[in-house]
Order: sequence, then structure tokens, then C-alpha cells
Amino acid sequence: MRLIAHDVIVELGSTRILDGLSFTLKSGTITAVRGPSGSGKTTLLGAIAGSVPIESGTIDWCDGDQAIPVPAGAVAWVPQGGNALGARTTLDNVLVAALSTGISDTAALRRSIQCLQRVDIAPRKRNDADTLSGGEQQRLSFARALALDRPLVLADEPTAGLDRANAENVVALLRSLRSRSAIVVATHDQHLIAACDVVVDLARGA
Ligand SMILES: Nc1ncnc2c1ncn2[C@@H]1O[C@H](COP(=O)(O)OP(=O)(O)OP(=O)(O)O)[C@@H](O)[C@H]1O
Repeated sequence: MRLIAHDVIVELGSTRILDGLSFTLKSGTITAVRGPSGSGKTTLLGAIAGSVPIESGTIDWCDGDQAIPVPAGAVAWVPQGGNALGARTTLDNVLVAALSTGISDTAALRRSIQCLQRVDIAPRKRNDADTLSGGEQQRLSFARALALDRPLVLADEPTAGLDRANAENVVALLRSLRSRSAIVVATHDQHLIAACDVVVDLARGA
């Protein structure tokens, strides 16, 4: 799978946020989108995911000879600061994602436990998500993304606010996901950038 962006322009209100971006992402790679605060990193992830409308240009999902708009069902989004339902258990949070893929209840439970083990928070599975630490919540977001099992993973500042050990865990997790997905991270973190295969530099949306 390749994702090809050509001359992408995004305007929000009267401001041009992305100004003619072109790049290619490939399955099996981790791409870092790097740039100063306000340069448009989150906006770019949103444009790829389809949640931010594009003024002009194209973002195509290419599988074999076919080029189509990025299917909503292809994207797993790991938002900055996590996306847990705080008053539900850690397991429920992952289960919701697993069940949304259409697998059976039994398979969803099995997959959810595996995903929690993979991010090393299975011992907290019965605890409400809002009792998890910041690092654990970040890992829970990844567990949800893993449970969705999608070919494109978009992670917004996945190591922000984490100590070095937790940030290293996230980097290891991203690298292990790489074999099955294309991964894009918006980040300022030099350690994470060093672990990526491709770096897209953004400055004032270009
Ligand atoms: N809905 C909106 N309407 C107008 N401007 C917006 C809107 N959303 C974002 N912006 C502006 O677009 C620019 C890019 O924002 P974006 O969040 O993509 O930057 P970023 O590089 O991810 O920043 P950070 O590193 O601080 O998270 C910023 O100047 C922001 O204020």
C-alpha cells in the first residue's frame, strides 16, 4: 500500500494551513512529520484521515493499480493525550475497538487481552481508564489502535509528556507495528524522529 499526497492545500477559516504538500507514504515505514508548534502537523494528520477537508490537491490510497480516497476504515488514530472513555475499564476501552471490526465476542475478547499484553497494561484491565497514569493512557490508545488492526496508523505526539522509559516503550511499539501498517507520527521528539524511516519537515504549512 502507498499513500500519495499531491499538492495538498488546506485552509481553515481564512488561513492557509497546508500550502501545496506532496509526499508518499509506504506500508512498512514510519514517517515523522516534524515542525514547530503551529506548523500544521495535526492538520496534516487530519487531512490524511479525512477529518480535515482539503481545499485542493489529492491524497490517494494506492493498492496495486487502484488509487482511491483514503477509506475511513483504513485509519487508526492515536490522538495526543489519549482517547480513553475514562469511566469504563481499560479492557472495555479496547473491547469497543475490537468489536467494531466485526469479529465475534470471543475473538474480540481474545484480541483485546493480547493488545493489552502487547502494550504491557494487561494487569490494569479491570481498572477504570481514568485511574491510569499518563504513560499508561498513551499505551491504552495504542492498544485500541492495535485492536482496530488497520493498515494506516496516525499518532499525534505519541511520546509527549512521557518520561524517557515510557517514550522508549512507545518507540518500540511503533517499530513492532511497522511490519503490518504505514505509520505517521507528528512529533517534536528527537529520539522518536531518529527511529523513523522518513522525515517530512513542515514549516508554515509547506
Ligand atoms: N479550526 C481552525 N481554524 C483556524 N485555524 C486553525 C484551526 N485549527 C488549527 N488552526 C491553526 O492552524 C495552525 C496549525 O495547527 P496544527 O494544530 O496543525 O499545528 P501543529 O503543528 O500540530 O501544532 P502543535 O505542535 O502545537 O500541536 C495553527 O496556527 C492553528 O492555530
